[in-house]
Amino acid sequence: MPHPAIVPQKEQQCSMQQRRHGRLSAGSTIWGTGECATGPYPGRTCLPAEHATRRRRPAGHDLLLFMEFGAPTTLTPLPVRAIGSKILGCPRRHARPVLVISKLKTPSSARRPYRLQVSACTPARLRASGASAQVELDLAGPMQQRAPRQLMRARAYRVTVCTRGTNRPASPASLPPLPSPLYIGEASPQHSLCARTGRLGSTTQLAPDQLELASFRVPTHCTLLQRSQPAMPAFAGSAAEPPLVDSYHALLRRCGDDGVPIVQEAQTPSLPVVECELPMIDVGCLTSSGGSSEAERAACAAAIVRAAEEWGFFQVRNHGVARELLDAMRREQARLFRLPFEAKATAGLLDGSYRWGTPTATSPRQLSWSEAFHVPLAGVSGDGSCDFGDLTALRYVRLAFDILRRNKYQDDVTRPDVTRKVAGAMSRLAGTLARVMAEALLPPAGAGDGCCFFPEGCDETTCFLRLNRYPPCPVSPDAFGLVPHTDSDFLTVLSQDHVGGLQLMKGARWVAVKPIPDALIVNVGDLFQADRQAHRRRFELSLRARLYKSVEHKVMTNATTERYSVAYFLCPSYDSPIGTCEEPSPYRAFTFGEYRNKVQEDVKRTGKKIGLPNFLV
Ligand SMILES: O=C(O)CCC(=O)C(=O)O
Ligand SMILES: [Fe+2]
Repeated sequence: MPHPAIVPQKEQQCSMQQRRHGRLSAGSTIWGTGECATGPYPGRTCLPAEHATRRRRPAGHDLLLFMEFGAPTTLTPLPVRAIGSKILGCPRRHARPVLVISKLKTPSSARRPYRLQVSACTPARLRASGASAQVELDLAGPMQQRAPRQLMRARAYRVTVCTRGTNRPASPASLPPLPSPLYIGEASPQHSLCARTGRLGSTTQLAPDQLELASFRVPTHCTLLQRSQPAMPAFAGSAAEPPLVDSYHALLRRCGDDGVPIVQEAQTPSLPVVECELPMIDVGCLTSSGGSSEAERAACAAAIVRAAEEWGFFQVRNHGVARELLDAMRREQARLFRLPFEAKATAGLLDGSYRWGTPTATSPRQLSWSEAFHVPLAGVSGDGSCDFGDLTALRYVRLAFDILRRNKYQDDVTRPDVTRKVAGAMSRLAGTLARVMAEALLPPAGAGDGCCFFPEGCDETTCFLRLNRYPPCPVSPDAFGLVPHTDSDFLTVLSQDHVGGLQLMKGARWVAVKPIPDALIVNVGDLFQADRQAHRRRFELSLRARLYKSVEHKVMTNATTERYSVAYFLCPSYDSPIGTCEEPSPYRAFTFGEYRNKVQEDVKRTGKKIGLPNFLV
């Protein structure tokens, strides 16, 4: 008797949409879904679920085939064409029937799904008609190869096939809790991958040219079964949502703590989070031309410096970024994020800057329940003067329009001018504030002449705008919208909506930032502990670790309401040397480029940013 949790279907042709499938035997054709994940980061692990399943093979089940292919970590575009269409025969030396991965059809259009064709050469084939059973797993996911960066997109497909064997599942709980409908059945422990590529139940990473060689044993009666579908929150049905639910559950399984909610951070096991009002500074005298006295400006600068020292965070009003502009940005963001997930992830919008979740996460506590466009300033400036030149405003409009038209959302034309104006206004504000803060770091003699590196040292190649969206999160009240972090820049200017969720470390506890309409939030980044060494002629940044604080902050999710924010990050150019005023310097010499690389490397390797301590001598 098959287990009640899984429902064997009659042998029949099935559509992918219906997600039905049948008994695998000679001549049957089954359409199903494999799983395709596209990841915006090179090197991301596309399918956390497969690792989880690999580690937690339930008792009584062996995964017979569990493979990914594609090249998630390399620059190679998915070379499906290299696979060719040769259909391998059944290796006759196997007494048992063999499934042979035979063919990956290349879709004629980039937007059509891929189809992996698996031929099962059964004894029936050998004995009688020679007809082969065939499983076609439709691996959804377009391939687009527009810009070099997009070629780095990870792409992985998963095919999970288990077969009937002697060990029947004992209870529903013994089935692997897979995040989406997959084709699983009962497996026998003696089955093994017989290709040179892997052991039973292991994940096999196949180079595309190895694909034809992958074959594995299945017993005579191989029944593909559909697992009952887990209840998904209603919003997850929307094609716009990134698969955060899947990612979260996969990470939970990976940690071996199914169903256990994320525990509170160690630092604050019992302290309730209180809401705070950040220092509010009227910066009108700095942002508007004329009309303010020297004394007013000095008082304003002193307030900024004090807040940067005490809190590392403050709010500003009369900041020069028009309310209407921020409202328009909010609307544009909503439109942008409403695009189908596939489009966001693959169409190269905003230079392919889309991010979702946390590719490097190995536990739910490292997962950011959010999606974002991480837009280099050059990408929205439209002047084409830098490396990001293929993201001109024009291209942005064209791509957005193409997608919208294809998806029949003609009304929603995302306008780049709003993004550009917001970036420009925030950039001016950040430059003004940074100049004030930098001047305060200089010895009095240097004041006035020393800080001209703002904004010249912070150019379009490194500054960026991040458009954040935090989807509602039904899985846990403790899930992070954005994991605790410090910003790796000089200064961040943030516009958040009314929902709230931003928290920062004050003393030894988290405090929640109350959203104030019309105010922008400013926070000090890792480098603004920085100024210019006045006695040097050449441009140089320097660290004053004790003066301004780069404070840890995070975003908590909301169970029912989505949240939007826009953050502008003021960064120096990559070749800017970072030095220190202190002699001897506690840090070895390094550039901002090195700093960024190290941060990315650490996060990838350990899931955590180390930051400045990396550079201590
Ligand atoms: O969305 C927010 O409130 C914070 C965003 C943030 O901290 C970031 O993007 O680094
Ligand atoms: Fe941040």
